[in-house]
Amino acid sequence: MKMQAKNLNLYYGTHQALFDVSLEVPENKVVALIGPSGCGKSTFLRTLNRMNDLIDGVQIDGKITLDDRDIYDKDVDLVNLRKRVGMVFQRPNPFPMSIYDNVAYGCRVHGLTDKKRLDEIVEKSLRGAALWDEVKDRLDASAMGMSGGQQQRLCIARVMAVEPEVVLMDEPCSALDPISTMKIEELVQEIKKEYTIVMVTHNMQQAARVSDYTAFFLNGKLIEHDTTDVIFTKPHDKKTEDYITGRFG
Ligand SMILES: Nc1ncnc2c1ncn2[C@@H]1O[C@H](COP(=O)(O)OP(=O)(O)OP(=O)(O)O)[C@@H](O)[C@H]1O
Repeated sequence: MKMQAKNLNLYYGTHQALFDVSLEVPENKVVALIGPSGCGKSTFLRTLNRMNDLIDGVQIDGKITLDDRDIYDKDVDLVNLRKRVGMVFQRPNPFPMSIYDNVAYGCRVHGLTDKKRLDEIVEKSLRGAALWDEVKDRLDASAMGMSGGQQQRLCIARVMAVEPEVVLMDEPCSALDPISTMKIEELVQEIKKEYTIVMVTHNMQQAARVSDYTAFFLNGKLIEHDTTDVIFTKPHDKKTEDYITGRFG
């Protein structure tokens, strides 16, 4: 397993947000996290690269492994962990700098200065994010002038530039129009050959279209996880079935 959560509990102060969650994330697959608002999807996603560490009062017990190593071990280097497990957020968050500098940012932070090498990485990442043809003639233009869908693909290119192993996506299409959404979904299908992807989505059609496995959360508990086909056609738990068929949530 690329990543694995075992008996994970998470508390925001005294409020318990995750209860005994165990989930496996296989390599080069897309795992979708679904469930009604507030059920803990984003909280769980953030435990996978320790983004919750940034929030005051968060306590976690249980275990999360990346290639069989516990990412909550004391000697884990957080910068390196977040390089290996990158994240794309709900709203595109390009930095107020040029398209080129956005993509090169992570590599520069990690100490790369060679212009030729940076050029290669920027082109490869933009191609990988299906954005190269649209922006190749304006790499020096500000990223803030791009459309929302382009900005989100830029954010994906920025993550890919540092060659992560796992990409976490928190509702990456929620701020996008249907065409941009389709492009991101195609992109996810394409990049899973090289990466392992965990994606939170509110959109069940999207989960059904893009994911190999689906995990259904309710009130901080992982009710059921299985192949996407099983979850959407013959779920084992009545609560999953009710949610999938739109009876609640
Ligand atoms: N920073 C925080 N501090 C305190 N409580 C939080 C924090 N973030 C989330 N929570 C609580 O944890 C629970 C799970 O929230 P989370 O955002 O993970 O749910 P979600 O399933 O991703 O919801 P949504 O689909 O609406 O984004 C909720 O009760 C929420 O209020």
